[in-house]
Amino acid sequence: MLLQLNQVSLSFAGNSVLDEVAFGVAAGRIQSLIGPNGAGKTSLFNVITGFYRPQRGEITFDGERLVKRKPHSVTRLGIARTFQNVRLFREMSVLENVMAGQHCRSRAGALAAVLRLPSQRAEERRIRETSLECLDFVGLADSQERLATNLAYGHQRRVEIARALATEPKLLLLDEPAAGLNGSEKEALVELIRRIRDERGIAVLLIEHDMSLVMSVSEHISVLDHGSLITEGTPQAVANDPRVIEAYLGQDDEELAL
Ligand SMILES: Nc1ncnc2c1ncn2[C@@H]1O[C@H](COP(=O)(O)OP(=O)(O)OP(=O)(O)O)[C@@H](O)[C@H]1O
Repeated sequence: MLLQLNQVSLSFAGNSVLDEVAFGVAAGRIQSLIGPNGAGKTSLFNVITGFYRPQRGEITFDGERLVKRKPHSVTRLGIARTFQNVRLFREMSVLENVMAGQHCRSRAGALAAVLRLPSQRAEERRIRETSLECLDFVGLADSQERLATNLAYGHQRRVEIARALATEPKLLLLDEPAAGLNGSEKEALVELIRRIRDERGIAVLLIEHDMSLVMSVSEHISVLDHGSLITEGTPQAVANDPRVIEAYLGQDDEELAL
């Protein structure tokens, strides 16, 4: 497994949020993490990426231990993420937003940046080229000079994905990437997720409530309920699992539409 969690537990003020979660993502796989509201999905992302520190358990990624690492260190190891709500710098251009994601890969160092040494200028050129290439990959090269805040919402989400790709990840975590998108934007998102894996070899783990999207794009689905992993497997197996149906009882109809 590229990413492996073993018996990871997290609680806040005595309230259990994740309970001995054992969970893996294979290299190059498109996988979804689903579960009712409040199941602990985003918390699991936060634990993986170093935003939350679990009380117990082990997390390894590509042979390295993740627990106790800071978020930027996790990014440098090769895990990138997008957030549930769009988090772009509103007053910066689209290209600058993507470039901002790459400081974790910067090699020249702070002193070189202050002195504007040649090594720093070469670095900037490299960051700009990588960013442009990632914008091109998500279909937004033409919008590079626009202010991020002036883009349509669906395009802002793509800028976030470009920014994550620019960190050159081996694993991309997407938190509800289809939220707020219309039908054709969702189709384009599915195509983009497939290209990210097929053309770049990046494993993708997504949290998503849109079940038809989850069923069409995932090769493997893991189901979380009340902080525990209740089942996992192929889309077909998960859709027919009574434990999953039960977990979703009481949720709104859209979420039941497995
Ligand atoms: N920083 C925090 N402090 C206290 N409680 C938290 C914190 N972060 C998450 N929780 C709690 O953990 C539980 C799981 O929340 P989480 O956001 O991980 O669920 P989720 O499955 O992502 O839900 P949704 O699908 O609604 O986004 C919730 O009860 C939430 O209140």
